[in-house]
Amino acid sequence: MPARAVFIAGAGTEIGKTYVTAALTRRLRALGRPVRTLKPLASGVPPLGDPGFAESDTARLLDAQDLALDEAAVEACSPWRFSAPLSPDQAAALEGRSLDLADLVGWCRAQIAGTREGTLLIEGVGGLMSPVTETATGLDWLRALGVPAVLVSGSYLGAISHALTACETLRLHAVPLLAVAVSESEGAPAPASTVAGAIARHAGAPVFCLRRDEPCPDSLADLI
Ligand SMILES: Nc1ncnc2c1ncn2[C@@H]1O[C@H](COP(=O)(O)OP(=O)(O)OP(=O)(O)O)[C@@H](O)[C@H]1O
Ligand SMILES: C[C@H](N)[C@H](N)CCCCCC(=O)O
Ligand SMILES: [Mg+2]
Repeated sequence: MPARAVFIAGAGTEIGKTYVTAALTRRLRALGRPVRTLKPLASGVPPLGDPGFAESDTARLLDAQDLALDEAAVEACSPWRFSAPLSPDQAAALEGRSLDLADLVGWCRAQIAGTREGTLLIEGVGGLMSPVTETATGLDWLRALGVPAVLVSGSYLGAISHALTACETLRLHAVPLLAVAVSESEGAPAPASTVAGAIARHAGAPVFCLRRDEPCPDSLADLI
């Protein structure tokens, strides 16, 4: 039986997708559950030899899996990497490159089919409808994969509407939403639990809260 794949989508960019994905990976591993975690398409990733590489999503996700930061592991986690911290299509264009949704989807499908057990976590890029290619959004990518999503939200002022707009978009497109994870934003004016409670009243899915530097709750891992 192939692995169960789950797409980690964002209500926006730099709001905690990688934090939550890494925390979930660690929790599943601690529970003895096999997990493989991918960030297939990543922008803002310096070359492997650059000191800044350690801060990249790819490095953080490999670290959560206890994998070495070598060329083979980086390529297996994130085959499409671009240096500029921009939307991936723009970052690709700056390098004279482009990518095709069919290639991205095909690669992800092959990883799902080739992972024989456990869970395959796939982190998206930016927000749910951030562009992934010149013509496709993250939502197109997620729909083409046909896998359920976990939506990550921040707790900054405005996060409630961003999260609920993403939930509604997923519902309109019949993407199963397993859970919403609210990752506490630095300097947020309201407690993350209050933000999570407000999202929970409308989201139509279980909502979990990860305060600053907190690990993944067991109850979230249990849903995956
Ligand atoms: N709950 C948290 N506790 C501590 N730090 C956090 C938490 N959530 C997010 N951060 C930090 O905030 C920053 C942005 O988070 P993260 O990189 O996970 O965002 P992202 O949504 O994955 O961004 P991108 O769109 O670039 O993939 C990172 O430095 C991350 O470690
Ligand atoms: C560089 C950044 N951290 C992400 N990798 C890419 C975010 C793209 C967001 C595009 C958008 O929705 O406007
Ligand atoms: Mg990330």
